[in-house]
Amino acid sequence: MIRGFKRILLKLSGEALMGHEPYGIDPVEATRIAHEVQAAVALGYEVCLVVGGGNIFRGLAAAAKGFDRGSADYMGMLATVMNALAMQNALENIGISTRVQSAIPMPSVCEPYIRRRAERHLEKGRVVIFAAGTGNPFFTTDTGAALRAAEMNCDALLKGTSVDGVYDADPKRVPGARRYDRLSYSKVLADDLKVMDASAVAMCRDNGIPILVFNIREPGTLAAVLRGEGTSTMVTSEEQALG
Ligand SMILES: Nc1ncnc2c1ncn2[C@@H]1O[C@H](COP(=O)(O)OP(=O)(O)OP(=O)(O)O)[C@@H](O)[C@H]1O
Ligand SMILES: O=c1ccn([C@@H]2O[C@H](COP(=O)(O)O)[C@@H](O)[C@H]2O)c(=O)[nH]1
Repeated sequence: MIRGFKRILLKLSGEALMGHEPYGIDPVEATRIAHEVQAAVALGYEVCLVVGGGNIFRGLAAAAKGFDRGSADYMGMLATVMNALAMQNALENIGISTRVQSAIPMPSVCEPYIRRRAERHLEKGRVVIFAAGTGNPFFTTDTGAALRAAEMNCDALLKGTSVDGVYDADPKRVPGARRYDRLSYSKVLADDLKVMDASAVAMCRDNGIPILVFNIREPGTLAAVLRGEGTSTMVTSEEQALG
């Protein structure tokens, strides 16, 4: 276990659920990711999960095509609820107990977000999946993840995405971009490194929550990162990044 870490929040990009498909949810990939989460639970971590919605709907992209931004963002949040239910299904199929809590109440579908209730679920060893981001348009699930990580007193936010860390430029666009092992929140913000939203980075900085960025598509990486191995980038305060 990474020294001092007990409770983590894992943020998965929605696109991770697509697997090799161009859109939507690939059940085989959801099951593979569920096994990754199972490995984290087996290491003794309490796990909070937030899934993005980019495999189904992104508000900003829809707004660019003429949708009203507020409505588009609510559609995006509903997409994250679908992904949360897919991950709940995949996890429960392999014997992991879960609860889904949505920031937009929909009592026939899942629990509403109640912080103290989520706390009890975690204490009982359940994986709590937080759906619908912050519940507000003009945000993203990165910020929702940072918010829930702060509320649930998580020791770290792990962002599982399609790149293996934070680079000095977008590695998908800039050949030769260089990956950082460690860097500070202020460097991410000052250099406008877009691996994560600035509001999410600022929230982690203000609450002293380390961010670890790793490639969720690479099997075994989540457990490796949690053991202090594997390829990732850790974002912390300046003092911690230097030390
Ligand atoms: N400096 C950088 N370092 C690393 N990745 C970067 C950087 N700048 C941009 N990126 C891009 O950020 C993306 C990571 O964000 P991700 O795809 O996880 O988005 P998301 O909005 O969190 O998820 P979703 O798929 O649900 O929309 C990577 O695909 C990567 O290409
Ligand atoms: O707090 C939030 C979180 C999300 N949204 C909308 O959902 C989509 C999908 O989330 P990603 O973080 O992009 O995966 C996002 O594009 C927003 O439209 C939101 O409005 N508020």
